[in-house]
Amino acid sequence: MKLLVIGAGNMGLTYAESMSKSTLLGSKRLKIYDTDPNKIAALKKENHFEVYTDLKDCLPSADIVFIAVKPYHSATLFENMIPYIHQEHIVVSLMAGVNIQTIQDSLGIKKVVRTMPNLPAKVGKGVTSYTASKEVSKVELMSIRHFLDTTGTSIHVQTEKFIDASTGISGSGPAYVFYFMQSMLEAALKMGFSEYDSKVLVSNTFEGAIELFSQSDLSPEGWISRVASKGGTTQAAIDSMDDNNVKQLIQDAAYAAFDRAVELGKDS
Ligand SMILES: NC(=O)C1=CN([C@@H]2O[C@H](COP(=O)(O)OP(=O)(O)OC[C@H]3O[C@@H](n4cnc5c(N)ncnc54)[C@H](O)[C@@H]3O)[C@@H](O)[C@H]2O)C=CC1
Ligand SMILES: O=C(O)[C@@H]1CCC=N1
Repeated sequence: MKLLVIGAGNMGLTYAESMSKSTLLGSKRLKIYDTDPNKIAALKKENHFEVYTDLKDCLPSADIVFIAVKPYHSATLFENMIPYIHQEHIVVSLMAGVNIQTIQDSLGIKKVVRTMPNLPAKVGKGVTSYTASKEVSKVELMSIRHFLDTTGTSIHVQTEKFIDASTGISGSGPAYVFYFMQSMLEAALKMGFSEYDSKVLVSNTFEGAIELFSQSDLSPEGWISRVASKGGTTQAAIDSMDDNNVKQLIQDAAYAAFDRAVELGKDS
């Protein structure tokens, strides 16, 4: 099986690195294409992939084409792909907001898988949601899931609405966690801890809480009640967050990302 990744940025390169280790590739090396000369030079130096600067040299012979450019670069890319794309190609999009119908119409093809990955894929802890056009067979979809799973775990969703929704939860979600971390780091610095100690306190608190959560059936709310004593320090913090409506604000933020994904789909 021959894979081509278009766009060697955060997502494309992360996926390329993970998928290149798959046994389904056999002895073939993964192909990667980008338009940025600096990226190309770095990739060639690493000598890890077959690196291309022209679609005509890599697209016709690929079986599955992963697209990981920014949504606003997709229209130009699609135009450039048209001379070399054919009906047997399966296009797997990692782009936020760009609809299956738009990809089918722009490229004149039928087999399209739309996904929503996330950045922890870099450390093999990604979660990808995916859905496919009806022309992608079950066997083809199984192979694609195999490749997605090389970056962590995947969930199949029935409709594109859930791709846009998962953009608001898992796609953009790591940034919400980092936002929370940044706020805690700034509080620790204000309290007088050094940068090093602040980082140790915050990162271990997050890591430890995640580990507790993943090793048990207890809900986050259940864990909160294990930390908080009646009339104690944690309750003071939780009351302050409740008084400030933080839970609602976080939900509003997730919906803002969801809505933006839907909007991007209308623009593309
Ligand atoms: N960064 C993230 O956490 C997530 C990103 N995504 C999606 O992944 C896609 C890529 O995002 P990033 O990797 O963060 O962007 P990035 O900016 O890091 O990478 C994009 C790459 O595409 C290349 N490129 C631009 N136009 C091109 C063209 N016409 N042909 C070939 N290559 C071209 C650029 O040179 C760059 O290397 C986006 O559509 C985004 O919605 C989805 C979920 C999470
Ligand atoms: O911010 C974005 O548009 C992309 C999609 C999800 C995460 N990053």
